[in-house]
Amino acid sequence: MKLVIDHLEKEFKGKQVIKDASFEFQKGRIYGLLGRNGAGKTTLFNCISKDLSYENGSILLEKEDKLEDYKETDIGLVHATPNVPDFMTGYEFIKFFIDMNQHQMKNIRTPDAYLAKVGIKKEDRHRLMKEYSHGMRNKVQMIATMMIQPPILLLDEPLTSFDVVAAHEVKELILSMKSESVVIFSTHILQLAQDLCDEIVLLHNGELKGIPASRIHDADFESEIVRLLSDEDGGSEDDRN
Ligand SMILES: Nc1ncnc2c1ncn2[C@@H]1O[C@H](COP(=O)(O)OP(=O)(O)OP(=O)(O)O)[C@@H](O)[C@H]1O
Repeated sequence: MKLVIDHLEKEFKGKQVIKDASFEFQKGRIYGLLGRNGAGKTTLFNCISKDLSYENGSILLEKEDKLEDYKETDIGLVHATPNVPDFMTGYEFIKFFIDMNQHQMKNIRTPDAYLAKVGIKKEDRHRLMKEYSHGMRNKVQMIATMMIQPPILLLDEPLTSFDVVAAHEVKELILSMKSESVVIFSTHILQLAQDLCDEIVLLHNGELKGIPASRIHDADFESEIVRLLSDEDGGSEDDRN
């Protein structure tokens, strides 16, 4: 299975953010999406998840050599800012998520088992999520998305709010997803991309460009990425204001 992005174009009010992006993301590999602030990484994820429409190009799944459209439920998107209901406890939310999605889940476990997997302690599981820290909310959002094992898993800047132990657990969780899913995560942490990825993809000047896996551990990798992302064609700074 592959996620095939072909000549994608996306603009906001006449400003073209994604210009002519093409790339094939394969199942069984973890991709790290790198780009400057405002390069369009979140926008790309929102186009893939169908939360945003786009002007030109296509995003399709290739299964058994056939390109086809996919359902929104095929995509698991974990946002950088956690979006979980304040009025539920972590336990209630995970239980509700299991009830809603059990038809597409394999090896269903108990809410406690899922919450334990991301290190939500027993004494916190029955507290309202409005009292959770940012990192705890992020963990609940992440496990809720990952336990469904969606064919395409998109993680927008994961791990940034996690403590070292949780970051290690979540890295293991991401690695465990790759045999069944296409996994793409955006990050500004080059070390994380080097640790976890099979391939790095740059989103720069509106286009996607793969960096060969064999280059990831080269001594001059960081300076090469900096050089590639420094080459501007009109500026990629966030200029919403
Ligand atoms: N709803 C919107 N309306 C107008 N412009 C937008 C909107 N969303 C994003 N943009 C613009 O699109 C560009 C890409 O934004 P996006 O959030 O996708 O970048 P990013 O690569 O995720 O950035 P960062 O690394 O800083 O999180 C920016 O110039 C931003 O100002």
